[in-house]
Amino acid sequence: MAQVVASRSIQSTPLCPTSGSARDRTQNLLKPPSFASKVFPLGENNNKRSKLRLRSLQISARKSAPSEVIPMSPEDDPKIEEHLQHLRGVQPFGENSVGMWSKPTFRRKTKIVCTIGPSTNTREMIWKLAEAGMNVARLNMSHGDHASHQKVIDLVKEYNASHEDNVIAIMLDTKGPEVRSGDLPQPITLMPGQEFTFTIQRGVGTADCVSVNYDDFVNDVEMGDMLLVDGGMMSMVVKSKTEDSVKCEVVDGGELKSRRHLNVRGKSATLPSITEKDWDDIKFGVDNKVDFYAVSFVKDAEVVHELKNYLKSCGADIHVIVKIESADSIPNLHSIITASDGAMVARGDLGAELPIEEVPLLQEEIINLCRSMGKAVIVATNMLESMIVHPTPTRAEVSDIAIAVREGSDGIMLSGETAHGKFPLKAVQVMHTVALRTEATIPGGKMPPNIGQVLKNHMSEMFAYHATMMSNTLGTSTVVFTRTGFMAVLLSHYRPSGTIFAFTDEKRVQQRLALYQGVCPIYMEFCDDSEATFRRALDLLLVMFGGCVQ
Ligand SMILES: Nc1ncnc2c1ncn2[C@@H]1O[C@H](COP(=O)(O)OP(=O)(O)OP(=O)(O)O)[C@@H](O)[C@H]1O
Ligand SMILES: CC(=O)C(=O)O
Repeated sequence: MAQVVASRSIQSTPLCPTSGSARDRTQNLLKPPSFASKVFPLGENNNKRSKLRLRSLQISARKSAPSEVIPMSPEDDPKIEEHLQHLRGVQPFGENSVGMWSKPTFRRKTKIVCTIGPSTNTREMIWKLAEAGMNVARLNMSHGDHASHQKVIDLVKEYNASHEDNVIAIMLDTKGPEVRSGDLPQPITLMPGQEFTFTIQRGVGTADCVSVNYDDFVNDVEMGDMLLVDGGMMSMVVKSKTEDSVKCEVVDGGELKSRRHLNVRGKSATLPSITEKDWDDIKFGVDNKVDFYAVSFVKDAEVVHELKNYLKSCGADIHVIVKIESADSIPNLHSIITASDGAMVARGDLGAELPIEEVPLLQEEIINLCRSMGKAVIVATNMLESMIVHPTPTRAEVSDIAIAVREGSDGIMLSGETAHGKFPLKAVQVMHTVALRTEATIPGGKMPPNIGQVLKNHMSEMFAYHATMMSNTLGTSTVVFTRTGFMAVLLSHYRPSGTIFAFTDEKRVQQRLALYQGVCPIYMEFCDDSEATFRRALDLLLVMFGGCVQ
């Protein structure tokens, strides 16, 4: 038997919980006009625990959108039961089913974010990346121009239009107030002990001096500061400065290429988090209806509020992922994440602004914080760095992916590997395989201790919690109907063992849900009659996945 838990928005309809059978009440309550969200695990018919059929009518305490909660059993409907016979999950998720040697489920839960660049910005490569497992396409606005990003956005939209069962979300990553060296005619080799100068004069690129793109650079740095170049690949100590230049001594040498990151250890640039260029790029994102902004160098919650207010003013439904990469963001982590829809552990700049040994600790802390607050979280940078030039990863890189998956990240990100690497498809395949294998060893039902603290009195929270418990106990997938994505996101944060099949009648919601751990978003028009909607959804699952719904 499968349990069905359903809810729908009500206006001011007085309810009469004592009249009629549970099924009658359910049918009445599930009728149009509104059909907010429903959650039900697909389960075993003969499992005794599944006899726990809830028959009571409850009224949701949700303030903004009051909803009725009507647990019911589709067992009463032979047609639904017939469908469920086909859809039962095959894999039990009891204590014995997980561990070192358990069989991986076929559907990966952790989502893969791919940066699109010169190696992958063609139709053929976008298609191949999507088939290999890309879930989110990231556009890095530090590179390229609007025309080149427009081409990628159009290609992803074309892919989505032709592959309804596998949609790719689009994430626009702002350049932010990053400090970069200027263009060089060719790479320069820097040797330890050598003198090297950065100047705020434009267009300088010689063997011992290069421009920097930030006029206050000279004011922000002080003698003795440690300057990290290209995410720490090279380092220099500041020896002296003039009105327009900073003279350094190379500590760790290397090859300096064009437009490399410059960070001062322990300091953030005194620039606003959203620069003029970023606002221009944000408008470009609004015009193109991207799904997410990844906002670089966020230092406080204020900037998130400012962006959200702007998006509201132009009616844009775009979610904001804050990039945690600035030393100044760490004391404000809680308020920044509270204001946002999710966070990215941007380990590149984070490991340059802060001591590198802090990065794994901060990664775990940020993931836990996001999970406890019901926010999405992505781990980024260097995940398969060696695959930019080699066809196989290092063992340390494989372990790094496994750690991010075990820590419960929603997404893991590829940067140079897919943007300009030699083996972009292999990198995605490795990420897919490692994530899938690791997920098979994660016991179901493990939740962060403080999950639910934010919404603890919220009826939806209880739905998500109990649906997850049932799904884990019965070894089933979960089906949720959602117009806004809210319920699917909530379920995702409980990390049920089985897949969350999220049916939505909003294409934008389907696309956005592509980022969330364990969620398989499916677009479907809802019927006026809710049971017909159930049936349509189950039919669709059968067509899409046959008997392998887990
Ligand atoms: N749209 C693009 N056009 C051209 N080159 C790109 C594009 N996107 C990325 N790249 C290239 O791929 C490299 C790796 O991409 P990535 O997104 O990691 O950028 P990054 O500049 O290294 O770091 P950050 O993510 O901090 O901006 C870039 O340094 C750049 O050389
Ligand atoms: C992704 C990014 O911006 C970083 O790691 O710094």
